[in-house]
Amino acid sequence: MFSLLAIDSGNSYLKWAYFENNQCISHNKILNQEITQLSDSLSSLKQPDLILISQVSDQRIKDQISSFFKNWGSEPHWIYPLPKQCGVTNNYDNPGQLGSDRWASLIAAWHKYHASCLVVNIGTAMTVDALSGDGVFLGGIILPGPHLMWNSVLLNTQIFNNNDNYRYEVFPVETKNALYSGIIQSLVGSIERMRHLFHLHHGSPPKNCIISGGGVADILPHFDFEYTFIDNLVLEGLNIIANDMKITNQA
Ligand SMILES: Nc1ncnc2c1ncn2[C@@H]1O[C@H](COP(=O)(O)OP(=O)(O)OP(=O)(O)O)[C@@H](O)[C@H]1O
Ligand SMILES: CC(C)(CO)[C@@H](O)C(=O)NCCC(=O)O
Repeated sequence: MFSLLAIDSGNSYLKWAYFENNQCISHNKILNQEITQLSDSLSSLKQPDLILISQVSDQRIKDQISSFFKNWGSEPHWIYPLPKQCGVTNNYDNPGQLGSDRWASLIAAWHKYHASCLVVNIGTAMTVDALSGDGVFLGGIILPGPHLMWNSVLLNTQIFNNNDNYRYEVFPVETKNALYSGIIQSLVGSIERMRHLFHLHHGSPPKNCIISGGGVADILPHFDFEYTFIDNLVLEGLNIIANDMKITNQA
């Protein structure tokens, strides 16, 4: 039996999943501001055979995670995007500059379909990444996620948050609805536009579209194309990387 603790340390939350023989048997998430609760969150777990971490959060969070695992008596592996891994080729000018969360997600998407795919993660930031039918990461875009958009408008204008009762409208006639609907349009619109541009440049739309991340709930009802929702694609990707590392180490 092989056990893996996979960790996705994002800009707002740390998400973890414990896999036994590729089955996720336990998972949880912690706000970065509450990172000191990591030890409570992981306390019921047996020491895994491997700990794999994708980290795009700041150095302070990285230091806290490192010192936690030092106390646990284990050495985690931090993953970094490579020029090629698990069948995916990384087209970034500097492959190491790509976020490790995007890399793990692309690997998970390729492993699932072995076909072209738009890989969307909606978290603190939203990313829309294009994967070709032969496993090449063509490139992708980064934009603020819903929470960040909302807060930055409130912070930089005189719009005052005195009403939590807002909803999506096609032609909003109230301030909060206008802001909320604008955020939805911009997020959904950029995914649609990336699909359109993929079609334009590659002769057909991407065969698949995978959506993941903590900010998906508001966005999903507005898609009018087929997609697959995967709860935490980054953690799925880390499990695939772990399997690949096992095979490489056995060879
Ligand atoms: N208090 C909060 N702080 C930040 N985000 C929040 C909060 N409450 C809800 N959210 C939602 O959770 C989402 C964060 O999702 P997720 O956990 O996937 O992000 P993350 O991994 O931290 O971000 P990223 O991957 O972009 O670094 C945000 O888009 C936001 O909509
Ligand atoms: C874009 C985010 C913030 C998404 O979580 C993360 O993947 C990141 O910090 N990436 C590094 C920069 C890049 O991917 O080009």
